[in-house]
Amino acid sequence: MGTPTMESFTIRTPCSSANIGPGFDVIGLALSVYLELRVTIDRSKPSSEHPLNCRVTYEGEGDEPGEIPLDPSENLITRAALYVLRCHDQRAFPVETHVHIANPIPLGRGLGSSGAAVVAGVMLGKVVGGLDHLDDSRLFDFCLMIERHPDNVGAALFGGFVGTYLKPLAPEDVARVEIPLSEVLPSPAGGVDTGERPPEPPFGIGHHIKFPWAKEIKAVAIIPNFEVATAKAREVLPRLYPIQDVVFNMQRIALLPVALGQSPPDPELINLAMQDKLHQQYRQTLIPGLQEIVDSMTPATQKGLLGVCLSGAGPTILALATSNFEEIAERIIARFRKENIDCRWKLLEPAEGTKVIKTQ
Ligand SMILES: Nc1ncnc2c1ncn2[C@@H]1O[C@H](COP(=O)(O)OP(=O)(O)OP(=O)(O)O)[C@@H](O)[C@H]1O
Ligand SMILES: N[C@@H](CCO)C(=O)O
Repeated sequence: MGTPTMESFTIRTPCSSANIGPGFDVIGLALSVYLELRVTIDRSKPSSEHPLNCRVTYEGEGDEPGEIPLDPSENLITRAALYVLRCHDQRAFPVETHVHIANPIPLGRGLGSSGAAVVAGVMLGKVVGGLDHLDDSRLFDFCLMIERHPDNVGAALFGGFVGTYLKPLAPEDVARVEIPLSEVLPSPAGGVDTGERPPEPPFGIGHHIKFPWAKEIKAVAIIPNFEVATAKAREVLPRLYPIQDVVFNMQRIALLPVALGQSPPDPELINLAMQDKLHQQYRQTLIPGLQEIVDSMTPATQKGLLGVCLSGAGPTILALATSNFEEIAERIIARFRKENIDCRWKLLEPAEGTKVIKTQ
């Protein structure tokens, strides 16, 4: 049998909440809002009129004209796919590829929209390139060359509640992962296509371990109506930390995976385990009301609540709870309203990792 002329498949990638309090750049939780890439490849066409043989369409969050680029050489998803393809000597998408992006993940809110886009894009490169030998751990290397903290991409790729870590690399590989992103993922990708291979990721940059998650625990995401770019939220962090703050987080991160895996959950233990001194206090300059929300919302004051933290780089607040979800969300929304910030909220559950579903 020859290659079918029409091929279609869907790539489904969850959103994620990184850090969960003390686990800065380490812990990630995949959650039940899914980015979908609906892909068709029409091999019957002799050539394509679209740049890089790829037509991109988009619906969902940020679908105002110009917000998400539809040029495949500028869109984050297709650039990530091209990075994988070009590392395997394929310069463009197969003729003719259509990628429809359906994205319900709010952009720049701390729910891992860029991590999902990178993971979905890398998976897209694997599938359209017929690169079956790339397993998930190798795809993780490609993701980490693009998004360099492993927590969101680890959760989006592998699913569930994960701890992620980077292994020490050989000196020549250290230099490779420090190659500026502009060289890994030039934008626009087409404009600087010299025909050369981009820098390939070293093997085994990142790893993950899955933690148990108690079935009673749900995640309430309270999503303010403004964006905080992750890059900006990382700039406000100090370069050096007081040793007592580092020890504070280490004590809590040792508790967190155990506390969230125990059934029935222990609210006091979880509340303690979700405290942080490495990122949240610095990010409150970008997120009015953050510190007061984190300090005031406790299981003692709020029935059903287990703990509250900033989701990723924010501004979304993540409340873990077993009941009274709406009441918990409304209380946090009321606090943001005092700052003239409107919010929406979603009740979410842990999600599976990235899946490719063949549709034809
Ligand atoms: N589906 C998508 N398609 C193309 N680009 C996207 C998509 N999703 C996100 N992006 C890009 O990623 C940017 C948001 O990334 P950023 O890292 O600032 O926030 P985030 O990933 O939503 O939050 P966090 O990393 O804190 O969880 C968007 O402004 C957009 O440029
Ligand atoms: N760990 C990252 C997650 C955001 O992408 C941060 O907090 O900056």
